[in-house]
Amino acid sequence: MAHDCGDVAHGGKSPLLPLEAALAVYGERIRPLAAQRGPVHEALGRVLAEPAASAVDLPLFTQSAVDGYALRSADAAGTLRVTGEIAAGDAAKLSVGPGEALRIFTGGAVPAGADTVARQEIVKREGDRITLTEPLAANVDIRHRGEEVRAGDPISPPGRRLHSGLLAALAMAGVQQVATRPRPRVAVLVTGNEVARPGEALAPGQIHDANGPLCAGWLAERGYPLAMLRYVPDSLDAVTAALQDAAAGADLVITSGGVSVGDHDHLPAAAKAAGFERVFWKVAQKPGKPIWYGMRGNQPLLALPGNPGAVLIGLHVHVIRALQLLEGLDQPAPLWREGALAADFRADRVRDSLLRVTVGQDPSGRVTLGRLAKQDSHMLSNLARADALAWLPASETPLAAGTPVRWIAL
Ligand SMILES: Nc1nc2c(c(=O)[nH]1)N[C@H]1C(S)=C(S)[C@@H](COP(=O)(O)OP(=O)(O)OC[C@H]3O[C@@H](n4cnc5c(N)ncnc54)[C@H](O)[C@@H]3O)O[C@H]1N2
Ligand code: MOO
Repeated sequence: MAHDCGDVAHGGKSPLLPLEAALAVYGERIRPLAAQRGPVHEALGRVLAEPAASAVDLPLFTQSAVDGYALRSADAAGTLRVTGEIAAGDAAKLSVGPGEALRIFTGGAVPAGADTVARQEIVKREGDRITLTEPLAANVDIRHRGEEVRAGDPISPPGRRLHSGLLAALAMAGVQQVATRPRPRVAVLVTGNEVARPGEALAPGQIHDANGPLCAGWLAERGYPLAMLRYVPDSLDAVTAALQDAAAGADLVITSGGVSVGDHDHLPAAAKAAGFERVFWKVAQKPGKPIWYGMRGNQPLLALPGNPGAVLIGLHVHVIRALQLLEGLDQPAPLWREGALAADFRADRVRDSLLRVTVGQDPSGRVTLGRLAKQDSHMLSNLARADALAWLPASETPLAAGTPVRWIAL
């Protein structure tokens, strides 16, 4: 079902789609990309498509946790003869008999016959004889085979991103091949006759491009491959052709500009001509209200309003969710936290506000969110000081300082 939204605040026919509902819609529409199987060491940053289980017991064999001597606890009170040495990496060939000990190093396999390890700090050695300076029980400083994990035990459910730590946990567990979802390839179209490319001299009426660097940089920061970055003039044919090219080589398409109601706003018609089915248009959020979302098969198109502040919100709140759904992440962003407004705020009556804020703490340790000046959707100059985006609900009455609201780090 398409969510056909007008704008009650501007005399439209139906209410804007609430932001909460818009975020829920992505999950109903977007399916994960097909999984690919490959070596675990090449899967950093990708999302697991299947559960991963340990191939081995961990520890792999019973081993010493310290540098010291392996012996029989029953002999610990007497003098012992050192009959050999076991280092980490040595195959287990030696054994310990009555009255004997083996020099052993951290990670060395505990030999047959021994049931405990004396760390060298409690051992006095003279030639090949040792005595212990304190009593020693069985099973001291030993890591037992399988005490952490048994072969077949789960290491990770599907839907987790393989960060370096999880990758290492899988490698340790002898997992060599994993099924993961590829990182979605993203095409970015920056529309508008007025937009000069980075480095280009401005003709009269032109402006410097913010949205190209914003989208390309944001994707690069998160490791998503940029399949295309193209500047497109304001014509229905040009935007349609660019959308077709973009869709041919990417898993997700982002556009900026031309999505409002002016005579030069071609995005909705071009998207339709390029085969995208509209899911919603216009969300009760500020900035970024005219955001248009559609699908072509399983390819999302997020057409963001041209104002750079609207693109910023579009990326952090909407695009991130679409990307993570394509990756099959178990908890797609944004993952909101809670903080308290540092000062009163005059909310919009109809649209929720997504504000750039500083993050602080009050004396009780509660997170506080301080509103920055210059929040309009055509402004970005406060970003050097912004820590986070706060989601403030629409309200007829001002929101008082201390009101709990949601936020995400920028
Ligand atoms: N009659 C109405 N007009 C507008 C409405 C409305 O409801 N009724 N909504 C306003 C809102 S809210 C927004 S947001 C904008 C969105 O408009 P578009 O998506 O069509 O975007 P453009 O008109 O193409 O651009 C808006 C603004 O941003 C500048 N821009 C565009 N691209 C870039 C870029 N790459 N780098 C920097 N700046 C860019 C552009 O020059 C415009 O100033 O519509 C309102 N209008
Ligand atoms: O929706 Mo728009 O408030 O100018 O970004």
